[in-house]
Amino acid sequence: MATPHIAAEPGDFASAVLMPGDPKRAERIATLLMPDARLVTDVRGMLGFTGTVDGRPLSVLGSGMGQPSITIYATELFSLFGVQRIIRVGTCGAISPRVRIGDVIIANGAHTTSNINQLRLPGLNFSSVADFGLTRAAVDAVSSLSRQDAPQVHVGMVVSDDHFYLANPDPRWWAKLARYGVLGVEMEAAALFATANEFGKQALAVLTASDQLVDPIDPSSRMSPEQRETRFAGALRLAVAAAFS
Ligand SMILES: O=P(O)(O)O[C@H]1O[C@H](CO)[C@@H](O)[C@H]1O
Ligand SMILES: O=c1cc[nH]c(=O)[nH]1
Repeated sequence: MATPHIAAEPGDFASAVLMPGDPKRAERIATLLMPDARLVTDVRGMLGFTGTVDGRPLSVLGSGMGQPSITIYATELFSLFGVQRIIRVGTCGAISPRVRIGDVIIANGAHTTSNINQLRLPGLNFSSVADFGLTRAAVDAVSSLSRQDAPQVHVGMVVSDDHFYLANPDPRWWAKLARYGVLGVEMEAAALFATANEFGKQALAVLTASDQLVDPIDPSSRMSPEQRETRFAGALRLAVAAAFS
């Protein structure tokens, strides 16, 4: 039963799905984690794989960039493919001075500059919150990361913006949010959490900081496109722990 965006059949997806924005990262994650990974969809180049990790079924599917895109995929996975939990494995810009490049943020909630959730519930400033059980499982897994390559992990709020390039007339718009304890900026979590709420399912986002808005002194300190695709080992371990919790 293919949809306009996913060419798969019921049963092709596991109940837990990891979702990076980048379909190439989906392929990389599938290859890394699942020796038996098989391609289950590739509509629009949005690659999706299903396989097993130590005998436990898992899927990985790219979400594309932005809240409308992840909403489409999450809606179809939750409503038509029997998916119960989605863990976004993405990158973000650090807006808190506490968060450095390469650190991991377990996002337990997401503000948004978008009105995507107001379109669901007009008149309400919806609070987009991650699933508590998944959050707890990811936090519990932090101690299992090997000391040597363990990233610094932060737990807290992020903001899901509709722009990647600065469009706000105030170039430091995010600084006000940093003062309210917001850790990073990305482009999907708030819509993902709301979509999970809509279907009574579970969602979480585990994000690796790929750049620093606070102190962007040295652009070369940003992750390269290659690093954004590959430097997610710590975040991935936490996401897998949440997926199988
Ligand atoms: O690395 P991913 O998961 O795509 O996440 C971040 O990167 C993209 C922007 O470059 C947006 O999707 C943003 O949320
Ligand atoms: O959405 C994003 C992702 C990474 N870095 C940013 O500044 N924004």
